[in-house]
Amino acid sequence: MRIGYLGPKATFTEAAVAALFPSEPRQPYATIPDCIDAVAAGEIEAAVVPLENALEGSVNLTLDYLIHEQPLPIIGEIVVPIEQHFMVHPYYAPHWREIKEVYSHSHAIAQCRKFLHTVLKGAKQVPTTSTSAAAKFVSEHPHLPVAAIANRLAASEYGLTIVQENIHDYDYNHTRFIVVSRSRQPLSPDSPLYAGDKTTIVVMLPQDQPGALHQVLSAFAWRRLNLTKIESRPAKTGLGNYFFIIDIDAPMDDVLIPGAIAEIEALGCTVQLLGSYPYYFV
Ligand SMILES: O=C(O)C(=O)Cc1ccccc1
Repeated sequence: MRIGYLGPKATFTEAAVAALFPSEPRQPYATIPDCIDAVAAGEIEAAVVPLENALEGSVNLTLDYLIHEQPLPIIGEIVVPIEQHFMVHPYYAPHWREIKEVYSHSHAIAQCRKFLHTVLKGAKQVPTTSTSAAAKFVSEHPHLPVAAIANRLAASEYGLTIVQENIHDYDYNHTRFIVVSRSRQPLSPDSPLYAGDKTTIVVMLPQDQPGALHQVLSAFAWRRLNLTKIESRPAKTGLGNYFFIIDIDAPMDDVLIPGAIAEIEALGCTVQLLGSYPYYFV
């Protein structure tokens, strides 16, 4: 199975692919939508993209693209610990405090706010499509006063020098990556990294119905279905219109989750199943 991922080489996403699919061929794509489109077009069998970071929250681009543009099923999830390092071209290593621009993925920049605010106050922060795209850019501009925030793999892949290690603001820094595919077949739980199963649904509430969200939640509560995430995102149909992404800490079964979904639909909600899939921890 060929696995697409947010590239170029040495992103955190590639580290997630390496952990989950150590012996499958991999194919980098420049952006998250490119990864998802390549799966939809049948160029690759599956893709791994970032979904949520413990410090910064959801990767809205992934959520919105899956919900609005290219509704592919989620067939697995992997949670990876994230360490952010500050790296420069070796030429700049002795005077890295003079750096004027810091490049990285917006989530990585957000994970290192305290470092940037204190140690590199005033440096311009420039978002890139991925952390390794930032590292690659820095390696290609040895005489510019620029730095990247990326992982250790990117430093060695692009020949950069790490001048400050572990610059993320909080120790508990993990990211959830999802595996999307055209086939609904979930990944096998037969892995030492396997940690459980979950089900993700998207719920659109009926307009102006008092207590609708309360009733949705009670459909799970009285069935003792544990929810691990509920998040609203704009429906993009007007201010005040949202849908809710709900993670249920259980695999799809024949009774409980179908019963909850039927109850929610009877309230006038529309429900979309994004997937029921195993999750893994590195
Ligand atoms: O840019 C990367 O390396 C990614 O894989 C996306 C990302 C960015 C920041 C933290 C985790 C994943």
